[in-house]
Amino acid sequence: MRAVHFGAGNIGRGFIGLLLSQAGCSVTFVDVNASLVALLQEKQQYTVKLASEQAESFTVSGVNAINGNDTALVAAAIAEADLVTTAVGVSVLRHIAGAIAEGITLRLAKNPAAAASLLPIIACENAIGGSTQLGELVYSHLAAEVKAQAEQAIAFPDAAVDRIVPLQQHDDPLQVTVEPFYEWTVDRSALPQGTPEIPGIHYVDQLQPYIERKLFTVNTGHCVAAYHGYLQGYATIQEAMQDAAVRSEVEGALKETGAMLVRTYSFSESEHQAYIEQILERFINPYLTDEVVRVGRSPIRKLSPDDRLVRPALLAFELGLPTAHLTKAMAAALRFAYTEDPEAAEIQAALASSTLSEVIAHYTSLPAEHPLHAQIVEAYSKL
Ligand SMILES: NC(=O)c1ccc[n+]([C@@H]2O[C@H](COP(=O)([O-])OP(=O)(O)OC[C@H]3O[C@@H](n4cnc5c(N)ncnc54)[C@H](O)[C@@H]3O)[C@@H](O)[C@H]2O)c1
Ligand SMILES: O=P(O)(O)OC[C@@H](O)[C@@H](O)[C@H](O)[C@H](O)CO
Repeated sequence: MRAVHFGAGNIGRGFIGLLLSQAGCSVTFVDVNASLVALLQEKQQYTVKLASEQAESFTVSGVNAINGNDTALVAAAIAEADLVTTAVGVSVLRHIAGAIAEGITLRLAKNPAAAASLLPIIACENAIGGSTQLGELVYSHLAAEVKAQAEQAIAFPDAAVDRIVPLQQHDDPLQVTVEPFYEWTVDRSALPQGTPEIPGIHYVDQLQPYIERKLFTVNTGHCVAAYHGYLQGYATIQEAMQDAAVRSEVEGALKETGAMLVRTYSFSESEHQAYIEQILERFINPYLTDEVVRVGRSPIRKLSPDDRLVRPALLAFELGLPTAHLTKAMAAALRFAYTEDPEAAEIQAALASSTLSEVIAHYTSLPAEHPLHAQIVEAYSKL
């Protein structure tokens, strides 16, 4: 199988590329980082190391890379691929949609029969409905007659991906250290019948419980640790989690999202508690060094209404469940003044020129009269 993967970054090399290669796919990365692309083209392989006592390592070989700015080459690769995946960041999807549309157009011109052109395109981003969003962006670039053909042949199954891959600092720039845990869940119901399943991917008929459980537990807990850890002056999640006050904020927020998830999806309470405890163990993995500024990156995205803080808080609020730790974490996100993060800088500039209430309403979409809005204002003043 030929896989084209957009984003040869941490999760791209450390998880998706590794798993696809182990499943027997030949992987072609597409990236806009010219030196990374050149190195992958030269070496055609890289090493993935596990952050564990045994420190197992894997060589991912037979890989290739294309510069994402070379749209014609990218389109040609998509025309011949059996699978397309992405891990570029959800806000970057709109920048790759045009090249994907060009690839689909070329593919369908070569093989107009849907059966010969079947292609799953899976966005492996931390977002609800990432592939669906990508599909809408791609369709906006397709000509009307190609859209009709594409509807029969091209699938955009949503997915949840879970593996902590921190920022990397190795002599070998292609090497990636990853945590041992991984989970890649894909919505089977969006795939045409008979689509071959890839070993290592967990296919489910309904993705919503899986993506919400992952995003509102792993990623909610993670950003709570990052924002409170940052305020306490810690550099890494591992250090922040040693602080009893930070850990208690994380546990409190996960209790709030957990109560909402258990009620919404009828999860077993004890199984969900075990899931939370496994995640807390992953956060404190002593073999990982995961910077709070990576985990807290893009606070505008993280404060947006469908993301890991506001959405679970709103769902919990609607069920009459507590939300104090979640709204406190939103307040901490507003105080994430890391100047190298453009979104953090934008929020700080907004706070300097507008009222707190205007800023909260703008970034969270929670209007001033919403009770959660008042909770954020109160928490902000106490931080
Ligand atoms: N790192 C993790 O622990 C982790 C885990 C699960 C999911 N994710 C998600 O995976 C995605 C990527 O995260 P990451 O940590 O690997 O980030 P990263 O910055 O390490 O990798 C992103 C890569 O995308 C490339 N890129 C940017 N614009 C591009 C474009 N237009 N075309 C092609 N490539 C482009 C960048 O050059 C970079 O190499 C994000 O959505 C993130 O939320 C990350
Ligand atoms: O990638 P983000 O910015 O959405 O979130 C930061 C981390 O929480 C995230 O990358 C986790 O490490 C990952 O989602 C674990 O599966």
